[in-house]
Amino acid sequence: MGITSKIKESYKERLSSKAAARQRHPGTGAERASGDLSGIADNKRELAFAVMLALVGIAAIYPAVYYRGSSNPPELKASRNNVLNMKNWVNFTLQESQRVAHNTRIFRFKLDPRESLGIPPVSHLIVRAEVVNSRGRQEKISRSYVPISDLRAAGYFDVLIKILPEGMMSQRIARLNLGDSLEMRGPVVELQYKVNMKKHLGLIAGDIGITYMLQLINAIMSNPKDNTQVSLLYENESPEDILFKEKLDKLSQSHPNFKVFYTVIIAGGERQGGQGHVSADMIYKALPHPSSHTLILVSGPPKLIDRVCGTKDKERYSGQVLGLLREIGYKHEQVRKFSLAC
Ligand SMILES: Cc1cc2nc3c(=O)[nH]c(=O)nc-3n(C[C@H](O)[C@H](O)[C@H](O)COP(=O)(O)OP(=O)(O)OC[C@H]3O[C@@H](n4cnc5c(N)ncnc54)[C@H](O)[C@@H]3O)c2cc1C
Repeated sequence: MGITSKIKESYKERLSSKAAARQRHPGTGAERASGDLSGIADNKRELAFAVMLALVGIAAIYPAVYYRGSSNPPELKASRNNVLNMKNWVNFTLQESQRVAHNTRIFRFKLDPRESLGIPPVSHLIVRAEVVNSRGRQEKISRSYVPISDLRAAGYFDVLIKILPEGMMSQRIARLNLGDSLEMRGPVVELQYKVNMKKHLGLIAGDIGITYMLQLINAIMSNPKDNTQVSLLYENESPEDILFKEKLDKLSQSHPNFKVFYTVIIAGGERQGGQGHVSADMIYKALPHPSSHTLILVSGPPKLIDRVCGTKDKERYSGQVLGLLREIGYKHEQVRKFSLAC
């Protein structure tokens, strides 16, 4: 029996044993319903408390200052103080840059100390700069990048950029000095994430595709009201290429609702996690199975997207589900693709 048939068989068994369990315990649905009602009561108390806090804050502290999203961070709308907008290019000054891998750096851009980027997860920015093209001519080009810092953080935001040897924009950014500025606009919202919109999210990332996933993981893990289970399967070329490993490991230790699994194509000395490209078996073991309560997000270079779920079709949003996810039985509405194509 092939891996796909085994997966399907085992999945069917799980479904039928769950159905049998529901018949044995008919009270389960009612129990769930009463749990939901107590949640509403909690929400009301929290709402009253939040209104009281807001009034005290407005009257006593700075009328013009608010900490956007402090009560419900991931439901932020686009920035209310127009730090960014889609119509106009805004200049942001480079404040700091830090090497995170041999070809990857985090660039920190300055905001007003009381401002935060305030864009909603899951979104990216567009950066524009003048470069000298291959014909030696000055040209304005634009590229997309995903902010990875806490979207509510005041005074700055970070983007992670892989510096390509021949990359026009990444080389241009790598040559920026502290105090130089770059034009940006956005946000481009790729997924309208809503707190607790699904019980379990399965994230598959490859290489710098981790940027989108980190943005979402940060938003979920920093919001005590968000109970979403998150499982991440992260593929890299070698152990040295795994970005944010320490941060991801710490998050998984401190948050029971977050699990991370790594796989590397070229295994190093100390082997941890899986070896090889993301496979159907890894997905089946690490991520939530197809259901209306789950959503799988796939983020990475086009080759990974292709293998895992089929090319992203720009015209039809995420497009058809193909590849490994189709083999396992995920349907169109259970999968979203984030291609970091150039
Ligand atoms: C929605 C979206 C979000 C993105 N987010 C990020 C992000 O957060 N961080 C980030 O670093 N990039 C991100 N990218 C990629 C980024 O927009 C640029 O495409 C990338 O920085 C290369 O641009 P460049 O001008 O430096 O290279 P270009 O001059 O456009 O390309 C130079 C050469 O390098 C090749 N190349 C391009 N990308 C890669 C790669 N990843 N690996 C190997 N070869 C490559 C190209 O095929 C080309 O031959 C994102 C892309 C999209 C579409």
